[in-house]
Amino acid sequence: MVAADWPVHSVQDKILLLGLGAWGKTILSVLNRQGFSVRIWQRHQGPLTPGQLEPIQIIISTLPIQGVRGIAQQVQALNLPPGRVLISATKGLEPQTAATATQIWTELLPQAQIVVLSGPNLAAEINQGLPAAAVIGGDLEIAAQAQSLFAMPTFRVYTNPDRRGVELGGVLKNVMAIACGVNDGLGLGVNARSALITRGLLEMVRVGTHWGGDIQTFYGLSGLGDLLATCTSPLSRNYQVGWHLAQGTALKDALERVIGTAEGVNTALVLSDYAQAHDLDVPITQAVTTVLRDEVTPQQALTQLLERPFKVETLDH
Ligand SMILES: NC(=O)C1=CN([C@@H]2O[C@H](COP(=O)(O)OP(=O)(O)OC[C@H]3O[C@@H](n4cnc5c(N)ncnc54)[C@H](O)[C@@H]3O)[C@@H](O)[C@H]2O)C=CC1
Ligand SMILES: O=C(CO)COP(=O)(O)O
Repeated sequence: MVAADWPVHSVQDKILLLGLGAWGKTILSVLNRQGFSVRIWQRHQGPLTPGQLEPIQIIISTLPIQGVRGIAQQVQALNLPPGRVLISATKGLEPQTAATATQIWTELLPQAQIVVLSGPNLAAEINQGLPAAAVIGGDLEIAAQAQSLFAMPTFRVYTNPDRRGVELGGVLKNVMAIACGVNDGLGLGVNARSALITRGLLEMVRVGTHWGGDIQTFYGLSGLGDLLATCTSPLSRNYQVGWHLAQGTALKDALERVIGTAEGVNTALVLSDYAQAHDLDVPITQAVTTVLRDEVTPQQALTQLLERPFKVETLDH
């Protein structure tokens, strides 16, 4: 689909960015380079006011999952008018509900037009002006408008009608990035890491399709693409958590050493509980979870993974 024109002047100064962490700062600089001036809300400013929301046409959320429901409730209380666009870049699962960010936004703001921005987008590389690709998932007309906000030669943005799949790709790969960080921290080599990535992708497909994503989406930028980026780069915070755990560092200390949010920790815990309750086969997630809960050492978790019964290579196992 050709990007629908979203002239700069029509949304100039009408974009509200929620959160200004690593990803928020990168998104801000991409939008500024595109000529957009952007309003910003950060939690230290206190609750959103009607005056802050009133001129806004597009909300972009770069909040971690734990901040989404609180701000969504604030926007709800301010009666966001229909037709406003919300672009979610959050890659996590809510601890109590296992909801993704768009599920929370949709529950509280059913009148908003919600799309997801995802893909292999390590903020530090984009900040250096290195080339990257991303995908906007959602209604193709809205997604194309959002595409026209971000797309530039060094940031190639695609659209995909499968919003659920695009969002879940970014959520689920974080668990595999922890596993690959553990692998590399233990010095287990590229063969083992490649096996983890490949089997991890199957696990993502199994869970992602169970939750309503389209199988094809998981082989695209937000699934395989982001999986490769974060399973192979020490820039990934989730990979870093795994690497520190492999050195014998306690989870609490590992999280202190990693700068920023590692959504995969919470996602692994939420997903492993869900999988157990719904009889879903997620061996890598379970292995990561037992390490996070300090039930086994990283080495023991790996041994347990390898000692499972031998299988046929299919999606079902
Ligand atoms: N850093 C990256 O390369 C990318 C990150 N993401 C996703 O974007 C989201 C944010 O990640 P980062 O910006 O890297 O995290 P970060 O930890 O660097 O920044 C998070 C920001 O949210 C604020 N915040 C934290 N808890 C909050 C709460 N309860 N209420 C309101 N504000 C709160 C923090 O003060 C900070 O400004 C995550 O879901 C992450 O998976 C997505 C793509 C790339
Ligand atoms: O999602 C990301 C890159 O696409 C960022 O990964 P981390 O959260 O592991 O740093």
